[in-house]
Amino acid sequence: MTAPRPLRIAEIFGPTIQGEGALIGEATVFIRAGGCDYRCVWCDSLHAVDSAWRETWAPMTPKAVWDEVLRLSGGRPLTVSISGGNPAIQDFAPVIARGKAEGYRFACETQGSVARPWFGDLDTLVLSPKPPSSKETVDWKAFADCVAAGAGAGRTVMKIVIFDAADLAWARAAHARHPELPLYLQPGNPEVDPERSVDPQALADRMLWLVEQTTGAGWFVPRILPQLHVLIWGNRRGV
Ligand SMILES: C[S@@+](CC[C@H](N)C(=O)[O-])C[C@H]1O[C@@H](n2cnc3c(N)ncnc32)[C@H](O)[C@@H]1O
Ligand SMILES: Nc1nc2[nH]cc(C(=O)O)c2c(=O)[nH]1
Ligand code: SF4
Ligand SMILES: [Mg+2]
Repeated sequence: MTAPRPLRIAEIFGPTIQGEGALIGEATVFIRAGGCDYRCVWCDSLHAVDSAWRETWAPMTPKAVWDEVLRLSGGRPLTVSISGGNPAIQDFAPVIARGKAEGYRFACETQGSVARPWFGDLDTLVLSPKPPSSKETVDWKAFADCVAAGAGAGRTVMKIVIFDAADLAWARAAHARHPELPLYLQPGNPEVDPERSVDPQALADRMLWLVEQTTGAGWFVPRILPQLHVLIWGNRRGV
């Protein structure tokens, strides 16, 4: 029997709080997978996307990944969020199986370009299709496949980053395609260089603009949240 290919892991960190979307504020350990099939112009996690960072991604067995989550959490069950990069280009089923057996809960953040059977094992599947400002293009058939793969999950939600009016109009159309998915919007952070500090007032201004444009247009569907971790820690990695 050949050993399964190791996972490529950019970082495992926490416990911190989930800073975005449906699980905001919840104690979380993050597993950040290395590698992505997209390259959004405003990606805040390029160290897990750009192949220039490939040498920093550790090959780890599911057991080694799980041992690190156990170490960080002190063996006390919490929510583990699998993000990236796009974690769906790898097989996280063995990690999820181990963790669930020990009472941990699992969430996954993915753009919805690649469907995986293990989406159905998650407590929360966060699908984050990319609006025009990202310069990526959504394959809605692949996205629907992801929704279907997540049918067994506790819940599936949609989270969309908004930079401008075109993104907001696009988000309305995305919601019309998948009205069954609870919708979360978050303002985009234009300054993602970890060496540079964020401007909290500029982020608040973007949040205010988004709230006004959404409620002002009589669109009361989405929940609108800032990236809480960015307000607290700026662009620092590993938090
Ligand atoms: C870094 S991605 C990793 C998971 C997956 N590749 C995805 O995009 O959903 C995690 C979340 O961060 C969001 N994100 C990335 N860059 C951002 C930025 N500059 N401002 C706000 N949110 C951002 C993504 O849209 C996604 O919802
Ligand atoms: N605290 C915290 N919350 C997050 N929510 C989504 C994140 C991500 O990069 O996937 C993230 C992250 O990196 N840190
Ligand atoms: S899909 Fe996610 S990880 Fe990949 S480039 Fe876009 S924001 Fe970054
Ligand atoms: Mg992030």
